[in-house]
Amino acid sequence: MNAEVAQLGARSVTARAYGKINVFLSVGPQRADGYHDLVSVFQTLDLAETITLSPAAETAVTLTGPRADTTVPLDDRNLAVQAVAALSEATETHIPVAITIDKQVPVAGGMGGGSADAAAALVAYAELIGCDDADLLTRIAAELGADVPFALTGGTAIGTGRGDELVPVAGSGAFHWVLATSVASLSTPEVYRTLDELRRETSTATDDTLRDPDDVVTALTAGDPHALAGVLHNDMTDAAIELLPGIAEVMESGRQAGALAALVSGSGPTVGFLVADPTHALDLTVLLEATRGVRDVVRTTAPAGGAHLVTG
Ligand SMILES: C[C@@](CO)(OP(=O)(O)O)[C@H](O)COP(=O)(O)OP(=O)(O)OC[C@H]1O[C@@H](n2ccc(N)nc2=O)[C@H](O)[C@@H]1O
Ligand SMILES: Nc1ncnc2c1ncn2[C@@H]1O[C@H](COP(=O)(O)OP(=O)(O)O)[C@@H](O)[C@H]1O
Repeated sequence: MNAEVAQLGARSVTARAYGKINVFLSVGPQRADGYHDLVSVFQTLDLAETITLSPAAETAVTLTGPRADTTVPLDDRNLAVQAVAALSEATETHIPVAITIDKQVPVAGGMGGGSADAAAALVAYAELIGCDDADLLTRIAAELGADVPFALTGGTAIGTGRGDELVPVAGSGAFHWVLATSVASLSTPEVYRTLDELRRETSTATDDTLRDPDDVVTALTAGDPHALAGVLHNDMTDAAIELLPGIAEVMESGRQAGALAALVSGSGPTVGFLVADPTHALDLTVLLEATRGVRDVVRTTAPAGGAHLVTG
């Protein structure tokens, strides 16, 4: 054990961050750097990733919880490991940590679980080393991934640029979602690529003009699920369905079962169903659990908070 680790003793730090849903996602043309300009309206979901860092002889990752998935890399491709490495380099504090991730957010489902892990790891490592430079955390978050800054701040926000230039939205109330995760997963870059291809090949595909999120913001501000249901939007829907046609059937099943609206979550394949209240959510859960292609069904609410320390 090195001197810095010995000095920290057995102290471990726990932080939490949340998955997200894009209630509005308008995708522009691909830029020279390979990214797409976006207008995204995000809300965090009350599905938490909990990360504990403990000083150790060397950095290692352990995955626990209901969505501990064998496809998540445990080496330096893991976003929590990358977050610790980036902050450790920026602050010149090289303290190896054992990282435990309690996974509640389905992996590769378009719900930002990896981004939440990165945000929680940043907050936990900052506490461990006594760093209170919020601007540094925000800067590193944007380097780790386009969605990491939102996982850090949480709540409700409009994201532009790559999705990482955030303006908070003063939403009200809580929206009830039923999420149908898929037996399959989708790669985010592949869905973006497919969207570009569809736009090149199909005149019926959404064009690449960025749309205005005003109606969505109005519905969120009013806390009105019926109004929100009418204006939910995701430009990635057709591309996700092109790669995984079963998504369309899952969406239709939920609509027929009385969901207010169906929405592909980010790049998919998770489908979110907006419902009016918890009773409605329970009824829909029963039906979706029996739907082909659905892995599991999760009831949750939005918005949740940003990344924060867990004490006690
Ligand atoms: C689609 C969205 C919607 O919120 O979320 P997910 O469905 O993945 O959760 C995001 O744009 C995903 O953000 P994130 O997963 O952080 O992206 P990154 O790791 O930075 O980038 C992965 C890859 O996605 C593509 N990408 C991402 C963001 C963006 N604005 N334009 C892009 O083209 C690029 O091909 C990039 O190489
Ligand atoms: N801590 C992590 N949790 C989940 N996935 C991770 C993590 N670190 C790296 N990844 C990689 O990122 C990919 C996308 O994961 P995730 O964030 O769950 O989904 P999405 O980008 O669809 O929201 C995974 O397939 C995995 O290979």
